[in-house]
Amino acid sequence: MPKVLVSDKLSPTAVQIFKDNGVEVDYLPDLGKDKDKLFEVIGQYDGLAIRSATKVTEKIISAATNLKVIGRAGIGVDNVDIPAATKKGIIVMNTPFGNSITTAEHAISMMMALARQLPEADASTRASKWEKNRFMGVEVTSKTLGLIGAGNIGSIVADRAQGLRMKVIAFDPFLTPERAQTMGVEKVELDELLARADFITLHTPLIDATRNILNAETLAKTKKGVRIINCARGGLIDEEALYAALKSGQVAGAALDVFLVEPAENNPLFELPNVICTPHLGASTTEAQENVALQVAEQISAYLMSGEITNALNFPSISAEEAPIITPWVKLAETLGSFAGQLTETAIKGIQIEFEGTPAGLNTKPMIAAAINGVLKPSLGDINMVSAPQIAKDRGILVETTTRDQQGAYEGYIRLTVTTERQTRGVAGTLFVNGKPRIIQVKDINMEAEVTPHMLYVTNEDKPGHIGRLGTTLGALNINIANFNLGRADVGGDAIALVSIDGTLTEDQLGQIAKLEGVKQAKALTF
Ligand SMILES: NC(=O)C1=CN([C@@H]2O[C@H](COP(=O)(O)OP(=O)(O)OC[C@H]3O[C@@H](n4cnc5c(N)ncnc54)[C@H](O)[C@@H]3O)[C@@H](O)[C@H]2O)C=CC1
Ligand SMILES: O=C(O)C(=O)COP(=O)(O)O
Repeated sequence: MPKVLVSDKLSPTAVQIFKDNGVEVDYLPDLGKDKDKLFEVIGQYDGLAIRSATKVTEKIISAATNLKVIGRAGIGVDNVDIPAATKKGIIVMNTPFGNSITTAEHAISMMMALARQLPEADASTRASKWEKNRFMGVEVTSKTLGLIGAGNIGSIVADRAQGLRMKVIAFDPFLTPERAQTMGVEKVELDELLARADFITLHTPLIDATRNILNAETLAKTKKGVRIINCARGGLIDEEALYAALKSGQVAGAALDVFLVEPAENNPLFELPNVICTPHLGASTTEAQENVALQVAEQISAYLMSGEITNALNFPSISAEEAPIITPWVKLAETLGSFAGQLTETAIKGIQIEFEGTPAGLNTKPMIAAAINGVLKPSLGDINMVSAPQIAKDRGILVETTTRDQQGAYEGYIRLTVTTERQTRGVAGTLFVNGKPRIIQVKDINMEAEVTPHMLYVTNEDKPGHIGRLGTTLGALNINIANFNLGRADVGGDAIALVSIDGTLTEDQLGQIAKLEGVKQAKALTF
């Protein structure tokens, strides 16, 4: 039974869902904050469910010897070292919509609180000061709201802000003009947003391109008296520069839910009266926490129990409907890769994958990943479908793919060609009606071979007597032949025998076969 660790606080729904799905679960909501303890125990688990407090660093991943999936009950995954997880073949998934409404509502709440200085007014009233003249606010109606990042959360914020009769402008390099039009927002460049916005709200992931997007230079370009809301990630704003801009009055106020260092304690920004702070509460509503807990537990369980992949950040999704159709083709792609990989003895330069007919109409990404995995596994061993494409890239292996409609006799097939420094070797295969892989071509030689766990691959000159000699030799070695498949290029040209055998061949036995008259290459293959 797979075992999952929940290392951050999650709704009890998650634990129940894991149990209902037959997954063993340890719910230790404070463990994620203790990196040494996490390092110590992570090796026991197949799955890890987290929020933002658990930092899944390269070091933690190095100790995660059984880990197959990390599920983030939420959106931001900047607390997970995704490249390290990918290299180790660990799927990283999030729940991209579960808390977006809630977070957008928090941003709007923060904007309103900032416009009317609610926290300070509340504190003053409770202190019996009744400072009616001190708290003069600003209206948001007719003001310009600048969105930095117009994805899921940004677009909900835009919608709510339009309800408040604000004019919304957005800077997001990936926002299409059509989408901007549907959202009713004006797409602008960053400098224009800075110059025009009365309020700026941030809704991008924390990545290199967005780190410190509001810094001394960009803050200087803002409209004097701008108010800034950050419910995305602390690292998006240079906190020192913001401190200075708040002090100088360039920025009239800031409402911050997130900080560079969290938990934020003794942050200098806390000293300033025109700053409102919440402790990373963006996603903290009953509704959002139910959503993300349920989704992450279902997604992790589905992956561990059936291989279904949803919302993975480092692997293409395979839906529950797609899984039964695509899985045999994924298996075929891996088998073809493995076939070519086992025959390859020198450095691989390129892998070419052609999909014709049925597989061309499916999601080819998992098949591509499986094919690369198949090719590289015989030489690298510690690799899987998740890590294989990245490892190929790191090694400078060029992966090219083509898809086309059915042209030949087969409803669908995959051809995989591996190019090494010495040669180019192609192998093609299709599926039997029962979904089992079948080899239909090797090195441009047509043949028909079922793929079985142990196979002998022999290339030879097409001359009389070869089949007899090979059969006799295998018999003498006490190797039972389950199936004998033959193919040749031209009469007297190159020929291939693909023999299904019961059991394995020793190096010595293989050597005897390789020495037979006319044999050019003999290789034992396992699948
Ligand atoms: N405070 C909290 O509790 C929560 C914070 N978040 C944060 O909010 C972020 C945004 O979430 P979603 O809207 O769901 O993500 P999303 O992926 O739907 O949207 C992000 C948008 O940022 C844009 N973007 C990427 N690079 C950019 C750049 N260089 N400049 C401007 N825009 C850029 C993207 O094109 C995309 O449209 C998350 O990454 C997470 O860090 C999310 C949930 C809760
Ligand atoms: O979903 C996100 O990106 C969040 O920042 C929410 O964080 P949390 O799950 O509340 O620690």
